[in-house]
Amino acid sequence: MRAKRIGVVGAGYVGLTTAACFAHLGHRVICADADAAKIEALKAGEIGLHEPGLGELVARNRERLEFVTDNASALSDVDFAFVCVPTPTGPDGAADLSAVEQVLSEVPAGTRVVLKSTVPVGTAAKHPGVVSNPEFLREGHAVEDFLRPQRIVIGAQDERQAHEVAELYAPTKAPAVLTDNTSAELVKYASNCFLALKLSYVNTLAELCEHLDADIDGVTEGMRLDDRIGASCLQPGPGWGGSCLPKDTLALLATAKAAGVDFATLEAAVSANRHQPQRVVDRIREELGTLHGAKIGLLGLTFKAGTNDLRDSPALVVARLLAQEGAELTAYDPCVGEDRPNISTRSTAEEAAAGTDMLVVLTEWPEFAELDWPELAGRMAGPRIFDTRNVLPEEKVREAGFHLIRTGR
Ligand SMILES: NC(=O)c1ccc[n+]([C@@H]2O[C@H](COP(=O)([O-])OP(=O)(O)OC[C@H]3O[C@@H](n4cnc5c(N)ncnc54)[C@H](O)[C@@H]3O)[C@@H](O)[C@H]2O)c1
Ligand SMILES: O=c1ccn([C@@H]2O[C@H](COP(=O)(O)OP(=O)(O)O[C@H]3O[C@H](CO)[C@@H](O)[C@H](O)[C@H]3O)[C@@H](O)[C@H]2O)c(=O)[nH]1
Repeated sequence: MRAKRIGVVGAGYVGLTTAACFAHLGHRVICADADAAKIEALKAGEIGLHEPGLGELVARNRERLEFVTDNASALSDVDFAFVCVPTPTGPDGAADLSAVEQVLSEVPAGTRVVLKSTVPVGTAAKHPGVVSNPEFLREGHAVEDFLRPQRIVIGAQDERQAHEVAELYAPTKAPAVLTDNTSAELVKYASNCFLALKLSYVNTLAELCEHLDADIDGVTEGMRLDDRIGASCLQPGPGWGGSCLPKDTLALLATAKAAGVDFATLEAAVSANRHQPQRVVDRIREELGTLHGAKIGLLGLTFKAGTNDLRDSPALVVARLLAQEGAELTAYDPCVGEDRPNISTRSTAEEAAAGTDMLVVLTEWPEFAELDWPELAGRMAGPRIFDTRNVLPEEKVREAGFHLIRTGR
């Protein structure tokens, strides 16, 4: 395919990945962001996100990649203009579309707009000619997911336009689902909400296991071998978080409510999730007797491993609840250097463990499985550890003298 001129508005997780990957595929890309400091940093080669391979991709394709602060440059004189600005939760739970509407209002006549931001069902229908192309990348795997996606979804009123956008993704060899705008928008919410349902289901099963003397890891091992259930999103934890699942579940609930549809399963998934951080805190209190004055070391603060993103992190909710009951908190996270409210951040797990009554693993960073357990135990006031993600090597941890608590057991 002939190289295209592609504009990208928004240089965050989705926008920067889109820009760098299209440049990598041979296109000329102009990427705009309203945040002047971010654009300055990008021009200087600093990407600011912890995304494997993204910095290298930006550096390697720099001659085809331009960073600007004015949206007009990315919206005019381009073959396609991708909109990748945020759609956070608004006051009523529905997505706040102000950034998307702002960018759409700046588009000159004749520009082909491709909407990649996650937008409420029915948004594109209000903007004739816009192509919907929701993004499914996971943080921590952004480049890999963009270049080797499991599917491409494109919604358009005009079939020819849908095919032209699909052609941009031909090198990825992913199956393309071409449909109408409204259905494409719903695929995005339907997928994220399904993952949320699965995760809430497994977290509630873990709670049930604790009451029945069953083992959640054995239960999920038995479930995941069934192809119809699938192996992913069956790992219990302190709740699902991040910049997408929490806001997208609320947005689809708002959409269902406006349509007069009772989406009880999704409501239950959201409410089960709200309860998870408190469940972690209750278990810690049970072990320690009281949280008042308890010294607790947190291992992991980000919403999941592989990212420096703290948006809607369940670990931070657990920390806030512990602090409210008078616990003193230290923490170590490989990607978080600065202190957080009520949390004194240390630069190693050993330093975070020093003098504590208990360690709590809140993020599944692989390096936590490799820690020096005897060394950690030696530094603590009481060698107890709560693994909320069930990722630690049980035997090694127990051999080092730890009292190990796992989720769902
Ligand atoms: N983060 C993910 O993993 C992910 C995955 C799939 C879809 N999405 C969706 O993609 C969209 C973007 O998410 P993100 O995580 O990349 O957001 P982000 O916050 O990382 O980045 C958004 C960028 O847009 C810029 N911006 C905001 N308003 C602007 C405007 N009017 N003009 C120009 N730039 C503007 C911001 O400065 C920011 O740099 C959201 O709708 C989100 O739901 C996110
Ligand atoms: O077995 C699991 C899998 C995930 N999680 C948690 O679930 C949340 C979401 O994880 P993940 O889906 O990997 O995170 P995101 O990077 O936010 O990606 C989701 O949200 C993106 C934004 O819409 C979509 O593009 C992706 O397809 C979708 O997976 C995190 O808190 C994880 O810790 C678990 O507790 N157990």
